[in-house]
Amino acid sequence: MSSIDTTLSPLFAKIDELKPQFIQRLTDAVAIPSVSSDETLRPKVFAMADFLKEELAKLGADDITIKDLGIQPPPVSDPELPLPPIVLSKFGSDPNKKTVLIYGHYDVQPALLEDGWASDPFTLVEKDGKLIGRGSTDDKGPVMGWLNSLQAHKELGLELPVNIVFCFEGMEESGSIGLDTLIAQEAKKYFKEVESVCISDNYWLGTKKPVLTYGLRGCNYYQISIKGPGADLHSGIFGGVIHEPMTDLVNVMSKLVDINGNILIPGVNEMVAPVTEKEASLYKDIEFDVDELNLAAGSNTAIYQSKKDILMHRWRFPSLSLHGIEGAFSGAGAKTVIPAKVVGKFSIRTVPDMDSKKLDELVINFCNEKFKELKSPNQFTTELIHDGAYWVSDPFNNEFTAAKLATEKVWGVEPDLTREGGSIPITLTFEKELGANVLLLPMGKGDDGAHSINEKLNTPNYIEGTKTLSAYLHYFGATK
Ligand SMILES: NCC(=O)N[C@@H](Cc1c[nH]cn1)C(=O)O
Ligand SMILES: [Zn+2]
Ligand SMILES: [Zn+2]
Repeated sequence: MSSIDTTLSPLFAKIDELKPQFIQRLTDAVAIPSVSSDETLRPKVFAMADFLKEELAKLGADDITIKDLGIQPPPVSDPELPLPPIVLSKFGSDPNKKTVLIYGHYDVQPALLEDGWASDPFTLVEKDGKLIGRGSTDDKGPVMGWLNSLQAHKELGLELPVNIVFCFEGMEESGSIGLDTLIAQEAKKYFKEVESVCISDNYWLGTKKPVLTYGLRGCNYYQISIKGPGADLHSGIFGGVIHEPMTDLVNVMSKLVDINGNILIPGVNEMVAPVTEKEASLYKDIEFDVDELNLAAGSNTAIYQSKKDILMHRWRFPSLSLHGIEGAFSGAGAKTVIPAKVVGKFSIRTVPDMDSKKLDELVINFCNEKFKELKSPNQFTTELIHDGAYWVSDPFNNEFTAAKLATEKVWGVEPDLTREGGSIPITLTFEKELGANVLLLPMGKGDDGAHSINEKLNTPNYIEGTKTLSAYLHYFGATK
């Protein structure tokens, strides 16, 4: 038995023993509806930061620093809306050990019972081996996983194999506003010793095999606002005699993307890096098929049927999704209203070599042009709400080697190397500002339903995931 194996055996046994406490920790975290995109819930995002602060203190942190980010910039309804703080913390400062920065986010996507959840989204329910609740997999489960690991070390009296610097943010689901600046400011201060970054905030590709992730798409999120009459109107009185904002909006939004997912804005696809032969050959060895996609989607509505096409369109081509319309009638029944002001939301997932600023220009000019063609007298604006860069790295370094060993140790299988269709806006900033390698080490499965109804994290993924994160620290700490 190697010395790491000798250490990991009791550590894993401790993690198994503490399982009820770990589930309670996640239950407490999920109970705080820290939805960053809902201005009315901003106090709950702050409450979640307090919760983390208390947990870190109980675990014996050497330092906890709460960084205030000031007021959220427009577009926002409340001009005084405070940004949630960045929670920084340190465990250990041994100059003979590596220092790993662990990033996670404590905000979540919105969730309402009436969206179709089988149970209250903010009450964690354990059913059929699944921990169901908003944030269970994205990203409260993995964040609690790191805290669980610290607790297991502490209770065993086991020394941490690396120094840890935590960086937890509360705006990831809303563009990570303020975090880029903070990282740049702290690169030579709080983050001075950091030589490696680990993020657990994505998912296995499918449901059977763990993965290590070396790429993410970026995300530019836009809104189109159209304002017409002074108030919502009766469609029997005004229908057919005024220009309706909603009709204009639906018209413009329908020009952005076709039903096969092709982006129709000229110049966007032209920015995408060509597929090389080497890259085209990578897809064949990855375990995934269309059935897994259908299962995760809960429908047979895939545009592509081959593994390679699906993965390429998820990982290395851009996509444009239409998300919603603020101000539109969306209740049950048949209200005969003409909404006075509507705001359409859509985003573009970006990939190498797209230029974010050029993309904004192309999108805004295209929307203006399409609206002009309507010859409507309504007021029209298109603006960027937030953006986050794509990221692709080389998965052959000490971090990925250690993560492979950790995964094999816990799951008994070699992980696939994958990219991810989603975004973690801050990843590239960590890499650039800290000059550090970044590893994405996911905990949950591809069918967890992040951002969807009935989001879940399988209980074994939570517990074995806590072991994987712990083992990673030990294997990485032992690299020369
Ligand atoms: N788990 C990562 C994640 O869900 N990231 C979000 C980030 C985002 C970007 N704009 C809004 N949210 C994602 O949607 O990929
Ligand atoms: Zn998310
Ligand atoms: Zn996330």
